[in-house]
Amino acid sequence: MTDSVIETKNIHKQFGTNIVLDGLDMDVKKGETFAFLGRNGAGKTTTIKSLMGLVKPDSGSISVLGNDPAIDPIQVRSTVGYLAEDQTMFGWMRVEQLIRFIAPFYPTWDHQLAQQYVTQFDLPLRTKVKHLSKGQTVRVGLLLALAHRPELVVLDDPALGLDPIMRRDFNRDLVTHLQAEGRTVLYSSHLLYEVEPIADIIAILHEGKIVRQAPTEELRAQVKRISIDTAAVAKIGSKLKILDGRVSAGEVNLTVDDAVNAIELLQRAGIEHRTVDLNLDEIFEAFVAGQREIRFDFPEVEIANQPV
Ligand SMILES: Nc1ncnc2c1ncn2[C@@H]1O[C@H](COP(=O)(O)OP(=O)(O)OP(=O)(O)O)[C@@H](O)[C@H]1O
Repeated sequence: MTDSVIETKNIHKQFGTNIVLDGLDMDVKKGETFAFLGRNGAGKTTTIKSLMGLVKPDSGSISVLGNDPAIDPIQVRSTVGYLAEDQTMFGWMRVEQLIRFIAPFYPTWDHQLAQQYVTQFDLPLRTKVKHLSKGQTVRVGLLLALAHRPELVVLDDPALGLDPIMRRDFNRDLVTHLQAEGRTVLYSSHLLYEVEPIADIIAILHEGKIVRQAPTEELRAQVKRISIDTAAVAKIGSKLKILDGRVSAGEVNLTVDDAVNAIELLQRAGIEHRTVDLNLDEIFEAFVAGQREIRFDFPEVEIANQPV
């Protein structure tokens, strides 16, 4: 028995000449809050729509709660709580009508729970959906995604368009309602600091693949910036997993993906170094925009060494 709730293997998807997914492997385990991160246009929504059976990959296999969304999309959609990035709801309905309309689609709909969310999310039942604020719209979407008590919740950039206070409240709600109940959550975002407090696992999507997946704490422990003398790089550089390297004023700032090993190597070799902890935004940037080639002829070295 596998404890994977979502499993994809070698997914490829191309729109015309645009290769969006290029061998995507994803494994989300039961009970995890899995943050799926990538830059704008990285392919997060394409992946999520493939999981929901709304986009057909060119190749590869997908299993969501044991079902193949390409074969049985209805089963997947009725068992997953899905909050789409672009929620197109029935604007002319009042919130209460919308809830009554959606409920029968789900055999496991819990009316009492829906009512509880109405109160907790402070939803105006008599207001027409098209007149709701962005924050209220997201909360209605969340109610619809959760009131059938899905085992898996898939949220595609749910905090998009919310102000910082709304986003904080939204994440708090998420923690209260989902993590407390042990649900599995796939949460896509391009804003790392948003998901940092709630994610168990962080996966970074870049150039069609997950380039790094790890528990949040492991990423913090392993991805660090180390400053060493330029001369020392020749001695040790080839032994490190360098994500980004920049020369500045006679020293090199290396962002490495194996800090524990790197620090040990540097200590053993007696090389002086300084280590800086990175926040998750900086870690993300190193993976998706890191400069892997270190250019020692960088003109700033010369400039920095000039007397002022
Ligand atoms: N139906 C489609 N037809 C053609 N191109 C598409 C289609 N859907 C997505 N794309 C393209 O695929 C790429 C990935 O888009 P996608 O929406 O999956 O990215 P994303 O990571 O969710 O981005 P964002 O964070 O901006 O929402 C983009 O270049 C987009 O233009």
